[in-house]
Amino acid sequence: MTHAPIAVALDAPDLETAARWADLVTPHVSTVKVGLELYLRYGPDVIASVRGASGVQVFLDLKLHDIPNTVAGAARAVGRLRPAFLTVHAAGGPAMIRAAVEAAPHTKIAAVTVLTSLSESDLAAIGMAGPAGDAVRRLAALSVEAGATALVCSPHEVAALRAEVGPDITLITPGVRPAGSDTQDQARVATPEQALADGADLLVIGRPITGSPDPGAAAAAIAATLRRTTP
Ligand SMILES: O=c1ccn([C@@H]2O[C@H](COP(=O)(O)O)[C@@H](O)[C@H]2O)c(=O)[nH]1
Repeated sequence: MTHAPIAVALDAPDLETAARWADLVTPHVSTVKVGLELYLRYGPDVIASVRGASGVQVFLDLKLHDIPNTVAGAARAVGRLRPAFLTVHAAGGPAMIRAAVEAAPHTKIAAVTVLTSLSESDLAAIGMAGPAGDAVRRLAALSVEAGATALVCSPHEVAALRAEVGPDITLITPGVRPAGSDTQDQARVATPEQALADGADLLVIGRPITGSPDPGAAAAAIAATLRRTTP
């Protein structure tokens, strides 16, 4: 494992900070993730800035959720930037997911099943009562059927999902916290080692790395833990 299967969430208030974090972590991780905060402030230029000279894989986490025609237009617009992954909300439904898949043929469309910040009581409050795993499986099945080749779920659901979707779908897990670290606003969490052992392909980790005084060292330490625990 040269570069660990980690997408570092560059949730920074400004481009200089994001580019600095990207430079520090790219020797250790496979991917950097651009989310709403950076993209809404800087637009497409942010992708080149964080890709930098290393050419690291970029994950564009915009969580598109609208009618199919609108999502197709948005996916086409950002597909030109050639991100490795682009997120859409699975709850947008099969026609919306298929529209994104068709509009961005060079990008893996990753369907977000149930946000990792939601607990079972949150799910009940939004009319999705029941175990999170049930909703995740339902949304995953319709997403794959609609052509999504990647799924976002929490580490709690990843083993069951892997058993259902097989080896060809990329499973991405946010909600990853090194042992003993603060869970912050994440509700369904596990350690990097556990998420990987349970079948995740890519671990999304933000604040445990970027909140460290030395993000490069924090990324290297998690990467080393994964190397030690991966057969
Ligand atoms: O269900 C989801 C989908 C996306 N995210 C994003 O991942 C990172 C997590 O950051 P941390 O600092 O490690 O909590 C963040 O960018 C979210 O927007 C998610 O957490 N859960």
